[in-house]
Amino acid sequence: MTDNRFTSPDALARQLADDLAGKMRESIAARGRVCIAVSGGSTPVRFLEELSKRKLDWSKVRVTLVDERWVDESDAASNAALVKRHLLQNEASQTYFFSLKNKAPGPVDGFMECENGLHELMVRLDFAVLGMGNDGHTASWFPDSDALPKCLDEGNSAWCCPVIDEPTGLPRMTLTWGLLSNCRHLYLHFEGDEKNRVYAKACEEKERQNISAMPIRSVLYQSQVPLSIYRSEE
Ligand SMILES: O=C1O[C@H](COP(=O)(O)O)[C@@H](O)[C@H](O)[C@H]1O
Repeated sequence: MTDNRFTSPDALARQLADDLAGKMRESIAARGRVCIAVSGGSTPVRFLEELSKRKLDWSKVRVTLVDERWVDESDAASNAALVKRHLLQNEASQTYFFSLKNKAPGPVDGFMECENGLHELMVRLDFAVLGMGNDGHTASWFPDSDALPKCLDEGNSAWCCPVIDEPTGLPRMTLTWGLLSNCRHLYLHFEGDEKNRVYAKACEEKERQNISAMPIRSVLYQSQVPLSIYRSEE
């Protein structure tokens, strides 16, 4: 695990965009394509805008989300709308985007279509940039939620999982550890005092085994995928 600390969110966004773009170019050179998943919420905006300006063969890139709220793109809570607004512009304006949300009335009904689409269109996930909530969730893996065991189960072959008991009451679709554990590299991006305190709590030695209290620990204390943390004080 590498821990990259920054004093400003802007410097972090530029460096994370440079580093991920470098890995994406390598993947394209080696395999002719690259598939990435990015997070929603408020933190990734600057990073997504920086990444959209990096020069690489964006026609060989496929993008999806780590998780999505089951809302239309006209809703302010839509992560797809966020990606379209902040990443699919500049150099990346023509890049293929796979939405985790489909036309089904909810994520349970929409699961099979999402699962099949991920297999068919994302093929293999190379890189994912995760975020972290103040409650220690990452993706839509919420503390002590009904869906959590399925999301984290190594034996669960599904790449996505519906989540209907999350704290804000918005049903969601999330990628699973079953998929993320096969990435080539994971990135964890967070900013600010509060998130740094959450991270310090997640790292407390005596609590490390308590994954369901802080699901971010499942990513921090695994050895399957290299993890790079990008965090800033501000
Ligand atoms: O609900 C979510 O929260 C986390 C963190 O979001 P932030 O707004 O605090 O940056 C995010 O990683 C996840 O993708 C999102 O759906």
